Amino acid sequence: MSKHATAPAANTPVIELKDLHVHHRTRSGGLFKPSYVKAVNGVDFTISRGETVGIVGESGCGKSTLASVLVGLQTPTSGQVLFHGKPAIKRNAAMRKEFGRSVAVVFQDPSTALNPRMTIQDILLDPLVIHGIGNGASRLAKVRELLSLVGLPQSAAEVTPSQVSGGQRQRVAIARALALGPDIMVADEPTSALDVSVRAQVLNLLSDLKKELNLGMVFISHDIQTVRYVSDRICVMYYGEIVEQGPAEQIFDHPTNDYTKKLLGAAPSLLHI
Ligand SMILES: Nc1ncnc2c1ncn2[C@@H]1O[C@H](COP(=O)(O)OP(=O)(O)OP(=O)(O)O)[C@@H](O)[C@H]1O
Repeated sequence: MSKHATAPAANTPVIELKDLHVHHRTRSGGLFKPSYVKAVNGVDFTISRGETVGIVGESGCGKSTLASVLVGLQTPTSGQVLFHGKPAIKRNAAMRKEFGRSVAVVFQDPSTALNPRMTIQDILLDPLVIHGIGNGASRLAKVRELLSLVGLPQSAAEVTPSQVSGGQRQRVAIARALALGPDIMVADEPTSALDVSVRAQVLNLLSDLKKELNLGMVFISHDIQTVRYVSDRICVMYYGEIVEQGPAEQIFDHPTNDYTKKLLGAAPSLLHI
């Protein structure tokens, strides 16, 4: 293979979505006249290493559907998904594996995202074993490195998720997401299920990790103040569309869209919803 053939340009986004549509079939339509909800409706979006892009909007605006396309869990109805500049909708096995390494996800509720019967060590070993990375000793060293990266004590390796606090469980989920050295992390409402008292700590951890690892991060939340806290760029979603996007300061200081203004006007103080 030519060394010039496949290497993406340094500034190529890790994922690029072009004119993306995702329509979910609803129960209200009959067998012969199905009806659909346009969960994502003509979205263009990019995420590159080193930037945090916030996606904000009310419940039902399509944030999670967009996230599930980004992490490869949902096939779009139409539009393009480019992964490092290459079409990714019909991935072959090699691209699927590379996609799984490169794109990590953290969900809202770590209680349901982590297997309650596995020790935290086994949870963190799992992706390394599945991807055939390292051997016994180097994998255990990686587990130790991941625990310290997310600020957990080494003793956490021995226990199960139910034996640590909610904030610590989310740290475990973040450590697992980092195990394969991803290029980007998609965090879907990562602090919403946590106690108010630990939300800021988890947000600070995500911000620190982004800088330390030069990660790209897609941060999804219904709370515009939380999104502002971590994001360089913000996309405002409304009924499946991105109605406004730009640098975080611009969105906050000079919003142009009426819905963005409404969100800003309705936003309570940071982290308290
Ligand atoms: N599997 C599905 N089948 C049918 N409709 C769906 C499905 N998933 C989502 N929807 C609908 O698509 C729209 C967008 O949902 P989505 O969960 O993406 O929004 P959201 O902004 O993430 O909301 P929330 O924060 O409440 O999860 C909603 O109207 C929702 O009811």
